[in-house]
Amino acid sequence: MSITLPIALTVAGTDPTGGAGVIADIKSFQSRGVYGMAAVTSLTAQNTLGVQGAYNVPADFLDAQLKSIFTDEVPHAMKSGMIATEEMMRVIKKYVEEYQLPFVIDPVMISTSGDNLIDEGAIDYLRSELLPTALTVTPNIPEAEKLAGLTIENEEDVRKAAKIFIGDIGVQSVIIKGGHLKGDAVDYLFEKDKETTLSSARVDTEHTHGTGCTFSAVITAELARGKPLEAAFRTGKNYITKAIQEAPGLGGGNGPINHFAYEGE
Ligand SMILES: Nc1ncnc2c1ncn2[C@@H]1O[C@H](COP(=O)(O)OP(=O)(O)O)[C@@H](O)[C@H]1O
Ligand SMILES: Cc1ncc(COP(=O)(O)O)c(N)n1
Repeated sequence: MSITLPIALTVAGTDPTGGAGVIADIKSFQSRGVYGMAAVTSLTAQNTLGVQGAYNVPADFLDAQLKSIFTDEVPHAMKSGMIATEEMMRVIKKYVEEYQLPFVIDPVMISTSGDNLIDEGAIDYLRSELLPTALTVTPNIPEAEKLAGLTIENEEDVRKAAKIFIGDIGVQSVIIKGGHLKGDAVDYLFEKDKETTLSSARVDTEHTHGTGCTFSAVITAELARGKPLEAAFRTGKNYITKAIQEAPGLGGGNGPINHFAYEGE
């Protein structure tokens, strides 16, 4: 007898310490009852202290990984994380367009430790070609500033950036994460005619390694389960808040969060 199981795919880089990237994504999928698949874009050498090295997978071999996946079993939703080069972005775009599955882009640029994870030259392609293929995009404040081309210091600036994402860049929706602003941790979902704001008390902690990866992975898992975007956003926010509150305190720097902490439906 076959079992029907939601399937989510992550296309991202690896962090060997398991706090960020595909390993965090798979933990997030698993904890939401979703079968996880992963195609790797880059292998990094990193830990809670920083990124010590990165090795980009040749675009042809990313293509080979995605072909192996899609010609055998098509996932119900997909996310991307670190995509260092334009060549890899072109490959990913081809599959999203062909298979038309819900696609969440976490436009990863700089790690929590401050290290660069994308070629500067790939940012234009990301903005003009890849972002419009997504159901939603989840930039943090520095990523939103870079992609929308303005400085974000407050809620009014967040709204201005969202207008650029939807009006000029042509995304269907955008979730701007306020983890890097001051005060409470406030996240904003902007859809064409609707805005949803979710706020949680800021946890006073250094341990936020992999928060962006995990947040977008939980949203992708919920979409794979057939949930609407706003509900997926709510679960993502509740999950990430618990995961930060109950961080295990591993490593000597920005430690990972707790993928076992959230117990909601
Ligand atoms: N110190 C914190 N306390 C509570 N929530 C946080 C904290 N830092 C980040 N978050 C939340 O974690 C998620 C990831 O946010 P952010 O840190 O902005 O992204 P990134 O990890 O991509 O830099 C968001 O939901 C944000 O509100
Ligand atoms: C391979 C990889 N992908 C993404 C991030 C960003 O992590 P964060 O979720 O902390 O922004 C990272 N540090 N490493």
